Amino acid sequence: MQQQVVAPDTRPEAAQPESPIPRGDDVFELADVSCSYGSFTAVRDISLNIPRHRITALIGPSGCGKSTLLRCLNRMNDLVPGTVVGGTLHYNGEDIYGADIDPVEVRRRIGMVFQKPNPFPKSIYDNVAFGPRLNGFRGNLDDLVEEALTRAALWDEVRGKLKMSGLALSGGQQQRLCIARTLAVQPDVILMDEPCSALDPIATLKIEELMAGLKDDYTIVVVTHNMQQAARVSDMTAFLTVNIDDEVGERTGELVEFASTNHIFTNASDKRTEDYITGRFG
Ligand SMILES: Nc1ncnc2c1ncn2[C@@H]1O[C@H](COP(=O)(O)OP(=O)(O)OP(=O)(O)O)[C@@H](O)[C@H]1O
Repeated sequence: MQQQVVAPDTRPEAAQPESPIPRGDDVFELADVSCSYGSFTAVRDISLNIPRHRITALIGPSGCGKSTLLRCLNRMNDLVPGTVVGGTLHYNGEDIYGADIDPVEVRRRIGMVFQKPNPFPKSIYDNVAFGPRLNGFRGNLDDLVEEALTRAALWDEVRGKLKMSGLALSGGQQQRLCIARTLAVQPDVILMDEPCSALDPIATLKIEELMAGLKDDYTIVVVTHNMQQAARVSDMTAFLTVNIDDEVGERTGELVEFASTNHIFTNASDKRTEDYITGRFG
């Protein structure tokens, strides 16, 4: 892979590489977060703050725990039996693993879009209306569906065929439908786990443009294997790696560096980050 060349970034937080992490308005504050599946620790000691109305990318080699960490953010890992999350993870100042927190409400406020588009085998309309109906939405559902599809940049393509099955759409359209479905329950954060890896370059570009438009109103955290995509879409980047303990044969994901994307791609502080983004490793 060629060395990444990223245009200089003029955003205020990126202009100060010596203090690259914007302070203040953070949606998530993670302190020493770990996640184990049974006796296997997949990620350990992750401490970072994720800023509001920014796109944060999680990058790193296969198996370093990017998806695991992403799923910790909305308690999706609760659905995997035997999973234990340690450390503290605050969302808007609240411990989302606290005893009085409802994980279903957490997942409503922190939505998720998966690698493979996964519309329900229902009409386009019913896909988007599904979550609001489940939540007992009492407003104008037609307006809500139109708004979600518009925000997901799909309305113009489907406005005349809302009764058609969501499964009849192209892959890129299906992924935008899944984004509309997520937006329809009015979340605060959108987690995206390699949302473009099953899409062609044109559909990928559409999703990237859509992400850029959404960050005015939402915080986005995206896992990606695509370095160009991380450099193009994200404001902040966390680089994780796998620490291999030869004695016990364990491979645990650890955070190497978290900074503005501009800093990570032009002036990484850690050689492991630079080696990864320039393709010398991973
Ligand atoms: N449900 C699970 N049960 C047991 N181990 C799991 C589970 N999910 C993930 N793991 C393990 O946790 C580690 C981290 O996996 P994870 O999928 O989070 O990594 P990743 O960085 O997202 O990988 P990739 O880039 O290949 O998708 C891996 O060793 C994986 O095998």
